[in-house]
Amino acid sequence: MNEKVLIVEDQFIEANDLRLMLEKSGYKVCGIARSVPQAQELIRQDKPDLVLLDIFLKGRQTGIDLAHELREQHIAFIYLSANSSQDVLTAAKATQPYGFLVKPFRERDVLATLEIARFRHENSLESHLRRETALRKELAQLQAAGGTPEQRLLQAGIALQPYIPFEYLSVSFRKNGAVRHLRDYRRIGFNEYQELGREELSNITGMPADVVQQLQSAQPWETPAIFNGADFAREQKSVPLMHQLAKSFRLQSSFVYPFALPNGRTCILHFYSKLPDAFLPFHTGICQRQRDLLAELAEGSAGIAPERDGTPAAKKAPPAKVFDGIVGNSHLLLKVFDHLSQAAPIDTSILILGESGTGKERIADCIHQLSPRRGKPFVKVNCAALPATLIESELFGHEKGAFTGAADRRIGKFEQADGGTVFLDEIGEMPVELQAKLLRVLQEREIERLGSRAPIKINVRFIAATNRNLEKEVAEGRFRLDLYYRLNVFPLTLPSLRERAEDVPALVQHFIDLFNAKTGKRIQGTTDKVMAQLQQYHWPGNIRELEHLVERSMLLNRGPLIEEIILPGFRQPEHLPIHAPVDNRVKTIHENERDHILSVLKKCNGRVWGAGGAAELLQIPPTTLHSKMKKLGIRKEHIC
Ligand SMILES: Nc1ncnc2c1ncn2[C@@H]1O[C@H](COP(=O)(O)OP(=O)(O)OP(=O)(O)O)[C@@H](O)[C@H]1O
Repeated sequence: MNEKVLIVEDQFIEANDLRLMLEKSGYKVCGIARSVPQAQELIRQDKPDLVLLDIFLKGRQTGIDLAHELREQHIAFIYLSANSSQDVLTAAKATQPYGFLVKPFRERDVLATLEIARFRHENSLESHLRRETALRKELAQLQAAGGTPEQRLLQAGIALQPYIPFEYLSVSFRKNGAVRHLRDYRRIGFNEYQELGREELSNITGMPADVVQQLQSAQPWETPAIFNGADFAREQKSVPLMHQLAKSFRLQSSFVYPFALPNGRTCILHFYSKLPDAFLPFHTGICQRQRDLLAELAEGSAGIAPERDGTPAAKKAPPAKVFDGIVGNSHLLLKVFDHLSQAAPIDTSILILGESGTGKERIADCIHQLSPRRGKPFVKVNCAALPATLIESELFGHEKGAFTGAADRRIGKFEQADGGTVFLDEIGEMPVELQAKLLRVLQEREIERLGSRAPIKINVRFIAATNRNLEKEVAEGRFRLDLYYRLNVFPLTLPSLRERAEDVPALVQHFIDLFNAKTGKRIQGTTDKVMAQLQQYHWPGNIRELEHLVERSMLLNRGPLIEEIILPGFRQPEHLPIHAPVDNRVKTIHENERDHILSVLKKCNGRVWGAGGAAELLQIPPTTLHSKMKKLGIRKEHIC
């Protein structure tokens, strides 16, 4: 092994221990730095492949400062952390390290973490290069496509969106200190942007148009700058336009990228986000590397775009039919779409994380549809619905006579999915013994049917999903670390419904339309009061819970609008009577079924399978019980 590792650690004994451990295993340690400047010098000289990085070092700068530079230079790094505060850990995590090693170091952990970091880094480098090549191609095509300067710059912004996550983009030009503001664009859908001229901004912010113009002419930035969190708040004090935009559009961070054009002007792209820490130094790197093409696109724009009056024009880029059936346009969901559209065409494994009912299966299906594997099988395996004894033959298949009861040969799910995608739902529930076998499949892309020794090559893409905290499962020994990293090449986290309450009205309407079509009802919507309650509710069961509640309410409702939805545990404090009345309304069939299943599960201490399990008592197959539990939103915490 010729991997060069740099250790950045100010405690001599710990650094030396690490050096000995690494050298014994064949790594080449190219140096030990005790401060950031020393590390920078060694990085310049030795170009390490991997850096082990302590957070607190000698001198003013921390390991987190250095991490930004390492990311920019595509050097993998792992933090060496002791007991850090939550704030420090959050800042460290934002730099997207390849792992954390906690002191005191155990040789086994150090070597495994390094190995995983190397693997992940190779994968991410490859996908990173592929993605930037794709971006370059897209920008070059825009140049060739012509169009007005505003159109070209908007399209350039759209092309940058998956790389630089923004919800608002402001474009202006400067020459000899004089600023000409071109346009602002607000993201309102996956590929939809609303163009905002001076008049529209005046209407939205409540400032007279001439004041907007005056504020727009203050664009003081000469070099790229990132304003996250407190920096954003500080910068707003000296740039009032930022303050107005932040207030009107709920923006919390920004990244400004000024770049010189051959005609002597400077184009200023100002990206804003609703997240407090959306921008990182590598975003500057992306713009730098595309600077020639951005300059070509911006050339000729300065000064020639007249200010428009009148109504806002919604700019629509090519339609995004691909996300059909996935309702919502909150910025958190749009971010998921951005990541998804990047990851889908590449054949990497994807790990979808999110609470129960947030749409993980929906998203997995969408990834398959957007990938070159569409048209081939999409095979779902629910790792929680099968007992350990059955899951192996379900996945790998078996030969006739492989075990008692194996009367025929059976093709497993992995083979069935050949050419397509396997969706491993609830991967966190997979028995540990089977995890090793799955890891082998991921690495070798081959399987053996039970009762056979002949390996069979398979060509499948893996998408896994879980609502568990897999890092915690790993720490507690229930999930293999190596499998976690194999699956975690491209993690995609879905927001909970309570984080995107602005999507509730669209989702409610979507489900009303769906059930109208199914039942022949003609319900048009909900009363404002009901909608307000729905938006305030905390949705522990997420979209699935919303779907079921809408369905139930529609069955009970007689008028054109839903006037009442019973939200479990939800009380509006101002309407609470001193003695809450007994709930004497008639329960729906679903509610009765839910209560009955819950009481049986409680009796069996939550056990579904086997003799004395809930499925046996209810006289239904365990798989049916499992899907009923899912449909009715029954989770483990309800049973205990
Ligand atoms: N964005 C969305 N728009 C419309 N319907 C959605 C959306 N997301 C999910 N749904 C619907 O909500 C229900 C739950 O979604 P899904 O089964 O994909 O969730 P999940 O996260 O996989 O749940 P679990 O963790 O319990 O397996 C499904 O009926 C799905 O069609």
